[in-house]
This record gives sequence, structure tokens and C-alpha cells, in this order.
Amino acid sequence: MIRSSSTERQQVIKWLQKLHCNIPIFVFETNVLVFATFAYGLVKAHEHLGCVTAEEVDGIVKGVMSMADKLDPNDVGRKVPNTIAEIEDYLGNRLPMDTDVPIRLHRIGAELCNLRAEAKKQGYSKFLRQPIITIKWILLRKFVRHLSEDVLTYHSTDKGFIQRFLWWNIRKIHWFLSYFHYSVCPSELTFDGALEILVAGNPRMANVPIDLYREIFGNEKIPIGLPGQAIRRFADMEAHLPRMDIDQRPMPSIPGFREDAVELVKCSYYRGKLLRSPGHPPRHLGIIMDGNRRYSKRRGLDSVLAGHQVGAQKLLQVMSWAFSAGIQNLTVWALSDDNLKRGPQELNPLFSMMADYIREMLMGDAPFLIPEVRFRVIGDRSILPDHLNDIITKAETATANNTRFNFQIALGYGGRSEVTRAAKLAVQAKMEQECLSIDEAVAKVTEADITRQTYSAQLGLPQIDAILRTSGENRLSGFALWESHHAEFAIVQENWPAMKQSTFLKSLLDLSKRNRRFGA
Ligand SMILES: CC(C)=CCC/C(C)=C/CC/C(C)=C/COP(=O)(O)OP(=O)(O)O
Repeated sequence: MIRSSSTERQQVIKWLQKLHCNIPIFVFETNVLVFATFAYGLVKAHEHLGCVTAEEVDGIVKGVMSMADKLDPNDVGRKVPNTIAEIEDYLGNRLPMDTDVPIRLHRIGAELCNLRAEAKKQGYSKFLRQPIITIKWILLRKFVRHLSEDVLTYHSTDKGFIQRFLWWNIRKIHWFLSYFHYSVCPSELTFDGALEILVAGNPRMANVPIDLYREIFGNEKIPIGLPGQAIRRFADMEAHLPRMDIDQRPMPSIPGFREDAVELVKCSYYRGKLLRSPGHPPRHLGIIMDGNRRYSKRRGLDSVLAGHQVGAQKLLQVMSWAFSAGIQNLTVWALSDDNLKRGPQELNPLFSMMADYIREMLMGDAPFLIPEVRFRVIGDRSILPDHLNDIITKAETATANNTRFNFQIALGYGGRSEVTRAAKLAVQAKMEQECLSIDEAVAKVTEADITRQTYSAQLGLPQIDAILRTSGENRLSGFALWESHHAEFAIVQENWPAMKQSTFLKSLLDLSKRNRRFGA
């Protein structure tokens, strides 16, 4: 199972903390965003071009951290350029070339300047549509090599010189970032989205952005409106660029890169929209995870179980996508009572796999991937094998005091059996609480009494108000039969294991826009 180790998380957190607090040039949130994009670029360049080595990427990171250690803390607050006009002014007038700067860096700087001049000459619109991006990648490669070489090999004890030298490199980074940003940043990149880009550069760090964000700044330190400010700054920068649809934005034509980058950009875009949407995320989202077997067949996987395994990994991702999108209650349907018709040859391995995943979620390096998850199972537990029931009980007990995210898995669940059960319990409760005969209790039972006996209500959760189903199927199959009365419905065409984060966020955005009248 892919997940971040706490050491990796801590490293990234420390690194970002230092960037944010100690480096004057990164005092503005936007520059952290831009740096995140830059870091992503480095990693991608390394992955796809194979020209930037892992050591070089490490060199940059180490270099930046060592610069953070050495810089003068009194220098905090320096204004950095944030618009094209400011950058031009900065490059032209306020960035003096130190005399002891290595010649080759000077040359790269000149090349970058030429690029800028070229862009200006041609007009940014034309410039960005041309394959000039390739040249940028070559420059990026050169830049990274030289910078990392310089930072790593420089051992002088002359503090004054080191400081000047490091400062110059920092300016260089910012200089380059501006170009990089103007080429590939989406117009609605949010802080959260940028962090995601950063962590997604390391596949083991994927899908922890909000959590990471909170760890970096602490809950009380999250500046209210920070994303808004960031968006405004981006909008300001973007105002100097031609408007382009996401799909038209210039991307290097490297197989795999474009799709990957477009997905990140789309996620960032939808997250930005969600942040500013006047609606709210579902209070309680229900998901029908459909299409595991079709996925397995379509991808030519070895077995049906392989499809379920990818589905289980998707579930871990979706939990964290939902959490970071502000959803606090998530119920997923993993096995219906109808599914019990499937033979033991499919069910037994599926049960074992579920037990493994729940154990892994419980015992793993980062339990449940997101903090303070309360885990519960609804449905008919009597149909589950003992080993699965044991681990479920352990997970339920271990997470019983958690409150930030309620996560329910429906197993052996059917809508009709839930309603039947709720009706029986409602009559029973009426008899006991009001000392009634069965006939009197049946006569007095109300809808509210039955609602109180649904699983959601019994667990102290709001009723499911939105249901998402994957694999293009257009029916409920009895999921949340009682609660679906007013629930909004979203259908995703992708099979569950193939669902993209952008599709998920887009569905949430769509759900948040629904005009709900509740029959009025
Ligand atoms: C830890 C834990 C509980 C993991 C859950 C794993 C998971 C995603 C289970 C879903 C199983 C299931 C019956 C999916 C429906 O697809 P299908 O098999 O009916 O596929 P089809 O619609 O293509 O036939």
C-alpha cells in the first residue's frame, strides 16, 4: 500500500515551515505557492526527462534549507515582485549582479532574460503557444544543475561571501520561478492545491494536503482568507497573460506528463471553485463504489480480487479527498446483502482483503491517513467471517473517541433490510418508552420514529444528503433507501477504481450548486 511515512511528512513540513518563516523571499504566501509549483517541476523534470538527477533535486532542497539557516532574520519582509511589471523592474533595475557570481550562472540569467525579451517582442500570447516551453525545460535543467552544483560544492568559511552568494541564488530561484509560474500555473491555483502539487510530486506523499497545511500553520494560525488573497495575487499575475482554457495551457509534450499535470491543474481549479462556492459540501456523503469487476476485466487484471484491491486503495484516497474537501461524514457501500449470492470463491478473498486493509488502516504508519477518523461498520455483521468482525471491532474501539471525520463502511447492507429493521426498532422503542401494547405502538409510530432508527441516526450522524455512484449506473439499488428521500444524486462514469480526484471534486461542486427545495 502506498502511503507517506511520518518521517517524509515531517521532512516536508519542516522544509515548508522554514521556507515560509525564515526566508524573506518567501514571506508572501504566493511565493510558497510558486515554490511548490517549482518543486513539482523539478520532480517532474527528473521523472520524465531523466536529465535532472535525484541528487540534483535534493541539492536544491538542501541548498534552500541551508540558505534558510544562514539568512539574516532581520531581513524578513522584503517586497518581492509579483506582477510582470514588477518583475521587469526587479530584473532591470533592482537585481544587481554580484561581482563574484560564477560566470555560467550569469550566462543562464542572460538566457532567461532573452526569453523574457523574446516573449515581450512576440507578445505573450503567441510566445506561450509555441514549443518554446522545450527551451525552458532545457534551461531548467541547466539551472538546476548549476545551482545544485554550486550549493553543494561550495565550502568557503567566509560568511559574508556565503551570504551574498546564497542570496544571489535565492534571487535566481525567484527569477526562474516567475517564468515557470507564468508558463504553467493555473489561474485558480489555491494554497491547498499548490501544496498538493508539491506533495504529489512524491507519489508516497499524495493526498495529504489539508492535513499537511494544518500541521504547517497550526489550526489557529491559518490566516483567514489566505486562499482568497492567494487567488487575488494569482489573478493579478494572470491578468498579464492571455486567457486560455486549462486544456490549451502550454505543457511540454512528454507522454504522461500532460495528463498528469492537467489532472493536478483541474483538481486545483475545482478546489478553488469549491472554496468560493456559496453552497456547502454534503453534510453526509454516501458512495456506491461500483465497477470493480468491470475495471479488472477492462484492464486485463489477473483476477476479480485485483480489481477489488485497486478499489480498496481508491477508498483510502477518496477518504482523504473527501476530508480535504470539507466533508465530515462519509459512508461507503462495500458489500450489499445481494452480493452474498456471489460464491465463496469471490467473497472469501474479498473478506480477507477487507480485513487486511482495515488492519493496515488501523496499524499503519499514518493510521487512516487522516487524523481522528472514527471508523464504524453498518449492515448485517452476522454474515461476516469472525476474523473480519474481530478487526472491525478493534478498529471501532480504537477510534471511538475520534470526532473529526466519521467514516462508515456498509457491509452486508441492504436498503430494504435497513428500513425493515428501523421499523421494527421504532415499534419496539415506542412500546418500551410509552408502555404501549404492540397495536397501540404500531398505530402511534411516526416517520420521525423510523428515521431515529436508521443507521445514520443511531450513530449520531446527519442523514445522508448526497449519493455518488460510480461506473455510470443510474440507480440506487436500495442504498440509503430511507435517507435518499431528499438526497442529491451524482453519477460518475468512471469505474470506482479508476475515479479521478478531479471527477470527484467536480461532482462535489455540482452537488453544492443544486437548488434544494425539499418538496416546497
Ligand atoms: C477496506 C474495505 C472495506 C475495502 C473495500 C473494497 C471495495 C472497494 C469493495 C467494493 C466491493 C464491491 C462489491 C464493489 C462493487 O463492484 P462490483 O464487484 O460489483 O463490480 P461490477 O459492478 O463491475 O460487477
